[in-house]
Amino acid sequence: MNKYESANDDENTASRSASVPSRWSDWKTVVKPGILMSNLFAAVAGGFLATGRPFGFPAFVYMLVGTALIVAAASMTNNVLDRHRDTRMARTRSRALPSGRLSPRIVAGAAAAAAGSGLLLLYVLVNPLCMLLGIVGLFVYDVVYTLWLKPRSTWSTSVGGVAGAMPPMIGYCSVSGELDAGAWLLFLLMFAWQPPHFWALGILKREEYRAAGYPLLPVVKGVRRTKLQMLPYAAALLPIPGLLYRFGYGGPFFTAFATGLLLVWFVMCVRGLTAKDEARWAKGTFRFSLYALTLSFAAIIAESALSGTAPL
Ligand code: HEM
Ligand SMILES: CC(C)=CCC/C(C)=C/CC/C(C)=C/COP(=O)(O)OP(=O)(O)O
Repeated sequence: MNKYESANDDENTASRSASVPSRWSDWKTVVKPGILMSNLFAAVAGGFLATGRPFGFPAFVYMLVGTALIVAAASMTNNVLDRHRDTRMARTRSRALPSGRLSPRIVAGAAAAAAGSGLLLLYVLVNPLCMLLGIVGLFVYDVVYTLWLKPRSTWSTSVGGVAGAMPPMIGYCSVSGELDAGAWLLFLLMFAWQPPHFWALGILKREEYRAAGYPLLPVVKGVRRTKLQMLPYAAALLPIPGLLYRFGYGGPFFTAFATGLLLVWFVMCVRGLTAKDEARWAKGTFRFSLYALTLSFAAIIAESALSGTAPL
C-alpha cells in the first residue's frame, strides 16, 4: 500500500462485491478484449513474418490459444493489482474490480489458472522458447510494470514495452524456433512503437493520471518534454521494415506500406510540437498508432499468404 491508498479500500471493494452479482460482461472487460485481440493479431503477424518450418494448422491454433491465455492472465492480474488506483480515474473507475462487481480473489485465481495452462500449452505443444517468452511477458507486465514502476517512475512506459513485444515474438518463435535477426527486429518494432502510442494518450489524460498518483512522463516532465521524447522512438521505427526486408523477412509491399505508415505517424508526432488543438492532435496520434501497427501487420499476413510463403 502506498501513500495514495487507504486501509478501507479492500473492505469497500469486498462489501460491494458481496452485494453485486458478477456478469459475463464483467469478465469480458477484465481481460481487456481490445488489447487481447490486438496482441493475438500481432502474434499471427509474427508467425507470418518468420521463416522456418511450417507450423501447420494445429500448432498455429495451440500457439494462439496459449498466447490468449497468458495475455488474458496478464491483464487480469494487472486489473487486480491496480484495483485501488483504478478507482481514482474516470476511464477506469467503472471497471469490474474497482467498482466491486468482481472479487479480486476470484480474478486472481482465474489469472493463475489461465497463466499456468497457457504456459504449459506453449511448452508441451509449441516449444519451450515460446513458454519462456510468455514468462518474460507476464513478469515484465505484472511485476516490473504494474507493481513496481507504474506507481513510481516515468520509466514504466518504456520498460513496459518489453512485455508488449512478447506476443509477436511468441508467434514468430513458434515458427522459427529461435531468436534470429528477424525476431530481434520484430522486438525493436514493437518495443519502439509503444511509448509514443501511450504518451499520446497520456498527454490527453494527464490530469486523470496526476489525480490517480501515476508519475507519467507528461505528469512529471510536462507535455512538451513528452512530445520531444516521442520523436526518437517514432524515428527509430522508420528503418525497421527496410531492415527486415534486407535480412529476408517480409515482402516489398509490406516494406513500402509499413514505412509509409510509420513515416506519416512520425510526421504527426513532429507536428505535435506546434499543434494548436492539443486534444485533437493527441487523439489523432493515438488513433493513428493503432492503424499504423494493425495495417502493417495485416500487410505481413496478406503478402505472405498471397506469395505462398505462409507458414500454415
Ligand atoms: C507500454 C505499453 C502500453 C501501454 C502503457 C498502453 C496503454 C494503453 C492505454 C492506457 C489504453 C487505453 C485503454 C482504455 O482506456 O481502455 C490503450 C489502448 C489500446 N492499446 Fe495500448 N498500451 C501499451 C501497449 C500496447 C500493445 C503492445 C498493444 C497491441 C499490440 C496495444 C494496443 C492497444 C489497443 C488496440 C488499444 C485500444 C483498444 C482498447 O482500449 O481496448 N497497446 N493502450
Ligand atoms: C506475453 C504477455 C503476457 C504479454 C503481455 C502483453 C500485454 C498485456 C501488453 C499490454 C501492455 C499494456 C496494455 C499496458 C497498459 O497497461 P495499463 O495498466 O497502463 O493500462 P490501464 O490503465 O488501461 O489498465
